Amino acid sequence: MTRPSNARRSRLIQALPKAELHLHIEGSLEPELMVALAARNGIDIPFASVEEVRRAYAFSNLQDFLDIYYQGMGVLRVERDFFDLTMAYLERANADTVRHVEIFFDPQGHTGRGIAFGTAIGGILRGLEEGKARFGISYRLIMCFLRHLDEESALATLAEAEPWLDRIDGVGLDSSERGHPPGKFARVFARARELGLKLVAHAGEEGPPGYVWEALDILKVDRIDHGNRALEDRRLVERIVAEKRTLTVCPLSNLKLCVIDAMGQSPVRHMLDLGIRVTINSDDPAYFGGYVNANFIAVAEALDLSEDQIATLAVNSFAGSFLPEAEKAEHIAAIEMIRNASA
Ligand code: HPA
Ligand SMILES: [Zn+2]
Repeated sequence: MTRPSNARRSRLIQALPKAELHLHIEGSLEPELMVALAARNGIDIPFASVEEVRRAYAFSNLQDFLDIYYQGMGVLRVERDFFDLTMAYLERANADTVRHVEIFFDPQGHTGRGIAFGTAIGGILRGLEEGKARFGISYRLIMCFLRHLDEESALATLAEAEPWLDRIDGVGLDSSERGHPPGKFARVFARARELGLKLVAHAGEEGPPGYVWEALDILKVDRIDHGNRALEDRRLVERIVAEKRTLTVCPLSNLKLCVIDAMGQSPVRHMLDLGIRVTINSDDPAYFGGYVNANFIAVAEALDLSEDQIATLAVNSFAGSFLPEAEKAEHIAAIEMIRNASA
């Protein structure tokens, strides 16, 4: 089969409606906004210019990035900051024809430095509502627990979230993976499950396949974030396929955090070939160099993906979302029209 030109791929990627399922809102803080918020809030940051901030974004692993990520979110102080951050992301998502977002936020990254839970979530939710009104982008909000902290802190965060639970759709697990297996959070995930929340966890980004097993067996997650290293375990792959588990892969993130050495090593095509429901996401786009379409383009070009495979990735993003079945079906029908027109 002849493969499409890169220009054709870009046009298709731009046209396809997509959902983004793996996006840390604090990781969408662009250097320009960071510098502006630092000035607005009278905060000293260790960078003299936007260019200097960008130059600091050279990472050799996840922890390197996380150190800068937690430092960066220090400019977020008042509700308006969280609102502006969320709106800036939704404008970029809208420009990329993203129609639905399921975003993460890290409450402990804020409460741990004296910012009230309500300040962070209040601003983010106001942004999400405004984005829905202005762009028609639907949303879900997922509260992540920081896995380098203990389970007591996660349980306290879940308790703090109780007044907001009608506006929180799920919980997730992020931050430093190595040495912090999912099993460490068994009780807080069990409690979240009792509360009717959806469950996701980062697993198999740097951590071993055993962490993906734990996320499925102990935490009982609906979805795996990243999941790259699941491919090292044939039985795990069989299970992920049989249970139609969604993996939220983040190609530019993988490259910047040295999970892969070159985009040609991205597992996306292999996952598609195995029948895994893989999706494409931007993770922390301000730090990793691109939003959803940039991630689609990078993998599609490096892996020489067909138009059919690109359309399947868009279908997977809605199929793996927490939208009701009828809404998934509407989005997927729109994608199938585009797929058939380009066939
Ligand atoms: O890619 C990530 N992995 C783990 N924790 C994170 N927190 C923000 N981004 C990430
Ligand atoms: Zn992530």
